[in-house]
Amino acid sequence: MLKSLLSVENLNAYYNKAHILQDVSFQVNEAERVAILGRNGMGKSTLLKSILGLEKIRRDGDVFFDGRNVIDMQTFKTANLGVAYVPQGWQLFPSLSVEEHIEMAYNPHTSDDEWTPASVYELFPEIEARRKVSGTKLSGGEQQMLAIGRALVRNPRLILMDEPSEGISTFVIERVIEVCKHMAERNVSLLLVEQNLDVALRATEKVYILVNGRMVYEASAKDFKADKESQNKYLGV
Ligand SMILES: Nc1ncnc2c1ncn2[C@@H]1O[C@H](COP(=O)(O)OP(=O)(O)OP(=O)(O)O)[C@@H](O)[C@H]1O
Repeated sequence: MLKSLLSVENLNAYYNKAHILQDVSFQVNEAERVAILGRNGMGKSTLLKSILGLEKIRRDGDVFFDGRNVIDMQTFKTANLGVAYVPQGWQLFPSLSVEEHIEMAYNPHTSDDEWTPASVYELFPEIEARRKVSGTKLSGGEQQMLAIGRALVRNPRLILMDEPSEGISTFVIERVIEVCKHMAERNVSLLLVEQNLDVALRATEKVYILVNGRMVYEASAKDFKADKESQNKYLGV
């Protein structure tokens, strides 16, 4: 039976008086890959940030992670329960090398299939070759690999990934899609925010659509791929 890992129930989120997310509910199961789609400004990034309690967003509702309600929990505590974040624009540090980013994030695990710095370098040899270089001196594609590698070595159970296809080449996009599938095989769930419909449909199994902060649609990626009418209605493609 599918076991729920993340369960968001009637989540509301506000920037000061602006009410951005409105009674949003959805689920991510263990080892499941889920995409949140929607046009610009619909609240996708705010949704990821609200799960972690970033940027002082005011929230109400319930966010259950592995059965615990994290709605009032501090960000670092939720992260320590096993939630990692790959932000839009990567948010790497100019003063830290590739190696330092990875070592600082590494959270050793006891299981045999843990992610280690070595296994991340095996996955992304491009960044291993640049271990001593500042994170922000890398190309866009390499920065994306580093941001994903930094999330993997946390050994999380869920990765929140914001627009990974933005600003990178089609070659790196293909790599990212493969990594998303590989992660789920290793029991890491994915919640992906993505503007690129093709990437979202290939990287995930289930899609939800946000319109003006409300969840208006839910389907398997396979069904949404065939549902051209909804693609046009909600995404204008
Ligand atoms: N820090 C902030 N302070 C105030 N309003 C914000 C802030 N960040 C985002 N917003 C507003 O919240 C709404 C949702 O933005 P959000 O970035 O979540 O949308 P999105 O669907 O991720 O779009 P995009 O793909 O353009 O990032 C928008 O109206 C945006 O202007």
